Formats: sequence, C-alpha cells, structure tokens
Amino acid sequence: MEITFEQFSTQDESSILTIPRWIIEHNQSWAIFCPEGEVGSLLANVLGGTLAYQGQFSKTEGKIAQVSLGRQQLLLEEELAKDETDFLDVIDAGTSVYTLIYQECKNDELAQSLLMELDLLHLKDSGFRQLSSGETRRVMLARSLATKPDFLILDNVLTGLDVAHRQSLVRYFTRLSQRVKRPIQMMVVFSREEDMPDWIEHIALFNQGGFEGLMDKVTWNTHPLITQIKAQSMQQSEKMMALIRHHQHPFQFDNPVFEIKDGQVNYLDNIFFTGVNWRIENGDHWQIKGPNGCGKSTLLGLIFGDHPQCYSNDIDIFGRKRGSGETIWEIKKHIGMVSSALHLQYRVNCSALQVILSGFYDSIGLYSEPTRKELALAKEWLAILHMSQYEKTSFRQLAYSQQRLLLIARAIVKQPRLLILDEPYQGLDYLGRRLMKNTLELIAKENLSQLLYVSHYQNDSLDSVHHELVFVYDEALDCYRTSVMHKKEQPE
Ligand SMILES: Nc1ncnc2c1ncn2[C@@H]1O[C@H](COP(=O)(O)OP(=O)(O)OP(=O)(O)O)[C@@H](O)[C@H]1O
Repeated sequence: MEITFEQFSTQDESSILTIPRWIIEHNQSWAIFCPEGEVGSLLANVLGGTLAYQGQFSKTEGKIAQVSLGRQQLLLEEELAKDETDFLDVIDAGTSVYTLIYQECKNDELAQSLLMELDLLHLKDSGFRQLSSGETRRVMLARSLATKPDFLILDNVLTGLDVAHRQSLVRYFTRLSQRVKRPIQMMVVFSREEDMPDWIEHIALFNQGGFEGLMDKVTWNTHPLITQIKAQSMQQSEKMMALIRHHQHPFQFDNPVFEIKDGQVNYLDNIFFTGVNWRIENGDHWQIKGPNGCGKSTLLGLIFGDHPQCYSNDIDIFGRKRGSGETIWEIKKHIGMVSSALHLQYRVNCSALQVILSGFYDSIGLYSEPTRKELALAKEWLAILHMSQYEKTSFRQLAYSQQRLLLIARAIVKQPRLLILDEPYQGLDYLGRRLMKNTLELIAKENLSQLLYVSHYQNDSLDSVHHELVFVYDEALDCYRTSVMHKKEQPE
C-alpha cells in the first residue's frame, strides 16, 4: 500500500493529529513514537475511513487491520454484554479463543496455524473472559492476522506481554514483514525505548499530535524532545508529590498487612497455583513477577477480595483473619487498585472528574455527594495531569492512555495504605509512564503507601522496592508456585 498525507489534520474528542507531508511507500514499514499524546488510534481511524479530516490523504488498495488496547477493550465489552452466567447453571466464560480467531477467517487451517504461532494452542478452548491480559493481547493479534491484512497497525502491541513472548513476537513480525510471498506492511506504534523495533528502518516522531520528523535509536537519548519530556515528567511528579505529602494521613494497623499461608487456587479440579506463602510486613513494598497467565492478577484478587477463592484460603489482611466478620468495604477503603480488570469494569457513564472522586468512595462511578475538600483535591489532580479541560468529558470518550491516568489518580487520591498496581502503565504514553514511575518511586521511598506492583519490564523496577514474589512453574506438580526474594537495600 502507498499512503500519502499532505497538509493533513484531523481530531477526535481527546486528540489531534497534524501532518504537513508524509509518504509511506509501497511495502515500507514504519515505527511511530509519540512521547505525549496518542496518535495510533487517530491514524488507524483515518486509514480505516472512520474519521473525517482536512487536507490531502490518499492510499492505494489493500486490507488494513489493527491491534490496540482500545480494540481489545471493545471486544471484552461485547463479550461481557453476551454473558449468560445468570441464565445458565455454569459460569459462562465467553467465546472460545478458537472461535474468536475462526470467526475472522472462516478457515480452520489458518486458525490452527495462528493458534500455534502465537502460543495459544493450550488456550484454544478457553473463554475469552478468563484469559490473562497477556493472553488476551495475543488473541487480539491472532484475530487481526486472521483477516489476512496487507497493512497491520500494531499500537503498543507488546505491552502486557512477558519477556519471552515479546522476544518471540518481534522475531515473528520481522518474518511477516520480510516474507517473499505477501509480506505484511506494518505501522508499529511504541511508547517505550525498549520496544523500538530494530527491524524497521523508518521511525516517525510525533509530539502532541504533530508530525515532528524522523528519529532513530542513536539520537534517542540526546533528542531535545526526549530531554524535555524527562524534565517535564520530573516537574509534574514533584507537584504530584507535594499534593500527596500535603494530604498525608497516618495509618496504624497490626502486622501483617497481608499474609497467605499455603495459598492455592483451583479451576475445575485442576490446581492452578499452590504453596504460596507470602507475608507482607508493615512498610514493605513488593514487586510480583512471572510469565503471562501464571496467576499474578489472581493472587492480587485474593488480597483485594474480588476472587471467589479468597475465603477458601488462609488469609490475614490488615492484621485480621479474612472471613472474621469484616466487610469487603472495610478492606477496600484501605486499598487503591489499578488493573486492566478495573479498567474494563469502569464502563459507567461519568466524567473525568467523577472518576477521580470515585476513588474516595471505592465505587465505579460516583453515587455520593463529594465534600468540597474532595472536589478541590480531585481538581488539583486533574490540573497536574494536564487534564482540566476534560473535567466534564465522559470517561469513555477519552483516549485509553488518559483513562488509565485517571484510574491511577483514582487509586492514589485517598492515599490508601496499600496501593495494588497490576501493570499500571499499560496504554500510557512515554510522558505518563515516566511521570507515574517517578511518583511511585517517591511514594515507596517516603513510605506514603505500600506498593504491590506488577510489571513485565526490567526498566520498571523501582529502587525502593526491595522484595519480590516470583511465580515459577513446577514441572513435577504441573502448576505454579512462588518464591520470595529480598534485594539488598542500597545505602543512600
Ligand atoms: N475460571 C477459570 N477457569 C480456568 N482457568 C482460568 C479461570 N479464570 C482464570 N483462568 C486462567 O488463569 C490464568 C491466570 O490468569 P492471571 O490473570 O492471574 O495471570 P497473570 O499472571 O496476571 O497474567 P498476565 O501477565 O498475562 O497479566 C489464565 O491463564 C487464565 O486463563
């Protein structure tokens, strides 16, 4: 496909895109980096013919497919809408992985080969809603490839994948783009330096929706825009910390903050993980590690109280035995949570400001009248996030990255004792991720909340987090177990 933009501009509710001149030649793949703002979805909508624009835009014939967190969210919502659990005797797990892929190609041979190539064979009968976030991502990719595209838009496709799957996908994309018969042309949108695709020669740099020119790996660290964004994220983070420190309030709980003894989760008589012994002392921060689908989110669900097996396990939380008469709200009021599951649940109709305010009430949507103090604080958070102009904008209309920032603010605003962050940076742009990482580092360092933190990227490790819970597969038991590691504290 050949694509030309000339004096081009477009916008949606939350983002703009301007391109003075850009030509994508036939069979040429491009990488796109936009440190602040989101261009992937705008480009995809223009190429897909669903967004109006001004100026010149043309493309030759060809089938376009897209993988993005926004698309993934839409499919999950469709699947939730079809949930028939209430009418069936068994839990409706949703459409199977095989069916979701087959629907797109109506070709069993292609569906089977995609299951194999994307390491989904063992999940082919699993329901879509049961999948972990990394597994869901690979299914989305398989579905788009099943349409046999000529041009593939991969918007932060590696986010949420463990190291092994990221590496194998990069090799896979390289092969697809270079194959002799029907190579696939790609547009790879990335937001982290480590995800910059080596196999793509052309990297376009956008900033706040404007086409800035070209960049490469060598000039990354010295590029004035990157330097500026790093400084900006530090400044914004300092403002955020000033706000958090100002509203700090003391906590006093008995030890342990959380403990699970010989923890186990089973699905349909199969042990999924076992032998989990984990004790979180007052003041400790933890990173939870392990491959896609090992049970990290499941374990966090046991702490938060969302997982059905949290009462069949021996769990202490905030110094009390779980199931000893406490209500779920008594527990939740001390926990701030960010996860893809929460992001998906947040489907109610409310504004950006209300999303932050709902953090005070642990609700999805806002059903109480906030106090003036809470209102003022939530507005300060919006201002620091540079989102004051979206105060009344519906959460659902915002870009995925803006939604994620709001959910992080929602988790932190009440300054909970425990901050559970399950891949918090998914979907954030470069600026947003740096901003939140700086802030979380300081929160941990100053012990303003205790962090439980999941990320698949080495670069996301925080210096002030000294404890790790690592999931490892036990071949003999055919399930996961955990081991605990303590890093030495670095002298100041
Ligand atoms: N009801 C169920 N029956 C069978 N398997 C299930 C059920 N619910 C979840 N699973 C499986 O449990 C596994 C663990 O999912 P979980 O979300 O905890 O993984 P994760 O370690 O957080 O993965 P990721 O890194 O991809 O986010 C997944 O493979 C999922 O398919």
